[in-house]
Amino acid sequence: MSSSTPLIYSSIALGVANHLYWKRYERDDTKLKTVAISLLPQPAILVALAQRSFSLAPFITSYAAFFLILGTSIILYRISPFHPLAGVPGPFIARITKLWTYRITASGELARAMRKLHDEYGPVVRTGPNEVSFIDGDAVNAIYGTNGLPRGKFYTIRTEPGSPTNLLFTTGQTHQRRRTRWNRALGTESLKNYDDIIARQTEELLDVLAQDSKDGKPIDLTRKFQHYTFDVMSDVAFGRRFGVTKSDDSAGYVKFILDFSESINILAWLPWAFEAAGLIPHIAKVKKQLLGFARELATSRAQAGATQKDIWYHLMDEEDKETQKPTMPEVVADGILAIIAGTDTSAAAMSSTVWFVLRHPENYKMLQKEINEDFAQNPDVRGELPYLSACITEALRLHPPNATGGPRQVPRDGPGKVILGKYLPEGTQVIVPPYSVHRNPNNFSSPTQYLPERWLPGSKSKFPNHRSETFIPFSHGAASCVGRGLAHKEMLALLSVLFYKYDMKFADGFDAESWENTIMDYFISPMGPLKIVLTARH
Ligand code: HEM
Repeated sequence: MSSSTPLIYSSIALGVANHLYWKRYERDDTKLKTVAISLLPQPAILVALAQRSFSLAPFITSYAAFFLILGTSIILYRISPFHPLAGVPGPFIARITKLWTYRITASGELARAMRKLHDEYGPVVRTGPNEVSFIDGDAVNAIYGTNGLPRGKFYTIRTEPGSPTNLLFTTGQTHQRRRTRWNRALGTESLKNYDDIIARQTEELLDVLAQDSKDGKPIDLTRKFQHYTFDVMSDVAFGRRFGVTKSDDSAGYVKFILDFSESINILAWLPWAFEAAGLIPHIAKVKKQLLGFARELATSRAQAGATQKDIWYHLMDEEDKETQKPTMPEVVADGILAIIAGTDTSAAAMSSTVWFVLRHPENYKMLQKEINEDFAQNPDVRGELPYLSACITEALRLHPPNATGGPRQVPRDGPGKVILGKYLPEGTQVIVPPYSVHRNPNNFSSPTQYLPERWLPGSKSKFPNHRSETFIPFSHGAASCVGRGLAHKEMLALLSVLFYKYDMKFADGFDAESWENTIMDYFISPMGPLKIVLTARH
């Protein structure tokens, strides 16, 4: 027996003992730091107790044996029949580590990858050691409905002690309290106050398009839509006009917001990586820049006072409705959320709508007919436009901008939860990915085809499967999108006039066929340029 054998055995025993003890926190990311701090010194202490004179080799041996056996023990447990999710089918590697999805997530392919997994393994898939994805229609209400699951680590990991948190990262009563103000800010009555802003920004974009489309020059409509939605949102949220539509975002505001959201959301799928990334100076710097931007917006809005009833007006309770006043830092965080949540999403939905309509001449014809008649009736006020609404809705079904959706988590302090007959232990992360749910044939007939008429009255007989409650691009339940009404309004306003004023076609040389593969899924959905040639119709 070599002199290091007792040390190796002790390190192995210590590794196993640690796993048996810390296993209870397997699904508790709040304990990540505690566990790391506790583990790190243990092999060193073991060597120090056993060793009389100092030498490096025993330390290396002890650390290697300790972490090797700890890792092996974790893996064996996760793939064993004793793990509570052992009965849920899924790729073998997903049982061991969530790290396997990192490359997929970072490449923006998550939504498409999730669909492949469901095609292969069925409606319930284990997508990580402690993560399950559902695409069955009944899962939507079971997970997002009244007795469903709250948001969890995907969101809470982003909150920092002492820093303001936005609505998206809150749960329970705090969420409810803050959501009441948001509901006021984006309810039917308030939406009327935003009509002028939407009309002004629509005019501004039309001027730019008229200029840029001269001589048949192709235009990247996605980029133009992002500028439009950013300008609408910064005005609606803070009464601030950046004019990025006119300047073509020369100062890079939109780019900054999109880049920030992208990188932060990739990391949120791996809480420990998120923690570690906080130590990277670049990430810390960008986070600081965003806060600085938000504070600057807030300060100028606060100085200007209530000149319009914008989102800030309601979130700050400038109309004095409440006894418990909102705090400035939380309203700053919520204000910037409005811009982030409302910029990429609506722009993505409009891009997809144009792309689908242009690829389906029969839909294009019907749409132009509806819009022509509507403008002929009254050039200044839009009617209901049910066909355009159906075209947008169908685009949102096939290309939901938040394609994998916001995960939920079984509460860590409870007994676990049974969802559709599957027991999920406390702390399990649960996904209901809209991209896959919308393409499930049990939820929608001919699910991969673009058929706007499925959303029109009287279409039931043609579409035997039409579970509209499984249409979840805005999520579902108490924490679903509060900006849905505003998004609908601005999309209808812009697209109706765009289809009325211009004939649109894909630019020569533009690969329309594969454009949809450029749509990435980073919780937001950045996409490649949508190159369109506009020809004035009137
Ligand atoms: C087509 C456009 C849009 C889509 C597809 C969309 C989608 C979503 C989704 C899926 C969620 C839930 C996310 C989660 O649970 O993690 C959400 C939440 C939210 N959205 Fe939207 N959104 C859109 C437009 C907007 C607009 C224009 C605003 C304007 C302010 C907005 C503000 C918000 C806010 C504040 C939340 C958080 C709600 C809460 O936590 O209670 N969204 N959105």
